[in-house]
Amino acid sequence: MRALEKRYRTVHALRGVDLDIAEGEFFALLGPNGAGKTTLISLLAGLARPSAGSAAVMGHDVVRDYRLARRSLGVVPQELVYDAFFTVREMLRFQSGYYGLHRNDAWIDELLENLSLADKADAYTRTLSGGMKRRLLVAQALVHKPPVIVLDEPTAGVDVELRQSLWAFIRRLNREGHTILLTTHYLEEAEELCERVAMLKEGRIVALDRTVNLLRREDEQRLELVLSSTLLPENLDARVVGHDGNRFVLALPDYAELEGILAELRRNGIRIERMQLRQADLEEVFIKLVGQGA
Ligand SMILES: Nc1ncnc2c1ncn2[C@@H]1O[C@H](COP(=O)(O)OP(=O)(O)OP(=O)(O)O)[C@@H](O)[C@H]1O
Repeated sequence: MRALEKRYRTVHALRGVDLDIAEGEFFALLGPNGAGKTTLISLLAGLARPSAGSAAVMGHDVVRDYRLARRSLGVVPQELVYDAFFTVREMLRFQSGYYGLHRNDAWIDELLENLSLADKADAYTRTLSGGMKRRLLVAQALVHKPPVIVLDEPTAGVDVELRQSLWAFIRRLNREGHTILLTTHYLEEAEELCERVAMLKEGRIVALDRTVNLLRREDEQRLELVLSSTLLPENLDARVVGHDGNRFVLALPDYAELEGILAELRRNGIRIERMQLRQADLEEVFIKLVGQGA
C-alpha cells in the first residue's frame, strides 16, 4: 500500500497509509472502532476504490489488475451474509465455481473437517448457529486456496474451543506459506499469533513494528493491585494506567519506587489483598499509543 487514501463524502477514512506485508507473514491490524480497518480491507478486496494512492495484492494492483488481485485474496468478512436456500456443501461448490474450480470437493472436505463443519455438510445454511455461520464464512473465503487470507474480526461470537481449532487451522495455512492479515479486537490473540502489528488511528498508522518490539518498547513494569479500597491516595493518581473497582494497575518505571507506593498505601490505611508485578501487555501499549481501549 502506498499513500493509500479513502474519502467517503464527509469522512476521511484513510489518510495516507504506507504498508508492506511480506509473503508468508502473520500480520495484525489493530485499531479502535472507526479507525479504518474495514475500509482498508474493502480497498484490498476491490469492494471500494481508493481516493488516492495505490494497493496491490501479490503484485496485482487492486484497481488496474482487479481480477488477479481479487483471486489472490480470501476475505472473511465481519458481518454474516449467507444464502438460506443452499446447503453448506452446495454453497461451497457454488463459490468454487465462481473461481472456475469445478472439482474442488477434496479441498471442500478438508475445509469442512478443519472447521468442524463436516457433519453439517448437507444442512441448509439457514439452520446453522451463529458460530457455525461464521465458520462457513471462513470456508467460503478459503475455497480457492488464496495465497493471502484476510480475517476481519473472525472470532467474534465463536466459542473458546472453536476459536482454538480455527486458529490451529489458520496457523497451519500460514506455515504452508499463506500470508495472513488479521484484524481483531482481541489483543491477546494478536499478541499470541502475529509476528508484526500495525495500529491504525483515525486513518493513519500510529505504530508499526514486530509484536515483540512493541511490547519491549513498553518495558515499564506494571504493578497490579487489588486493594481494600476503591480509591487510591491522590499522589498515586498519576501512575494509574488501569482501574476497575478495587483493582488498580500502576506504571512502575523503577523497582525502587515500589517501596514508596507501599508506604503511601499503608499511611492511608489501605490494605493490599493481592499484588503482582508483570510486563506491560499489548493492550496497554495499544491504549497508550491509540489513546483508547479496543
Ligand atoms: N460506506 C461508507 N460511507 C461513509 N462512511 C463510511 C463508509 N464506510 C466506512 N465509513 C466511515 O469511515 C470510517 C472508518 O470506518 P471503518 O469501518 O473502516 O473502521 P473500522 O476500523 O473497521 O471500525 P470497526 O472496528 O468498528 O469495524 C468511519 O468513520 C466510518 O463511519
